[in-house]
Amino acid sequence: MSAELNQLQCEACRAGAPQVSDEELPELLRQIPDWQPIVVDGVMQLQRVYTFRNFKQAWAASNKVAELAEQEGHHPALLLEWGKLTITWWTHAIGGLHKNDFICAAKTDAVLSAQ
Ligand SMILES: C[C@H](O)[C@H](O)[C@H]1CNC2=NC(N)=NC(=O)C2=N1
Repeated sequence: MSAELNQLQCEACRAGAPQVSDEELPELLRQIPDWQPIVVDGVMQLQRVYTFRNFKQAWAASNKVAELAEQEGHHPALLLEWGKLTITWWTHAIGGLHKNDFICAAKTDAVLSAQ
């Protein structure tokens, strides 16, 4: 079996890097079952909504995800609201999903489930 996604490191992303193929997609999604594949303006993305008891907890979670993003050199969209953090991963450089997005989704779950 391949390594767990949250044990992998993101690769440097650049234009021309491979998008996740239709064949790879189901197995990768299986490993991050709480994330939804969505399509925005023709770009496939991974999204999860986390809920919290108040704004401050959602804010603290957004800071943890921001730290993760800086460690990995890969950055999500974060929508911070009262009691709610919406996290969306995709790879800007290729206008779609790279394996990095799945790695970061798995690492997001690891970081936020530890709180
Ligand atoms: C130079 C730098 O590594 C790139 O611009 C990175 C930064 N973070 C990134 N994050 C995401 N999500 N997609 C990218 O294409 C991307 N590119």
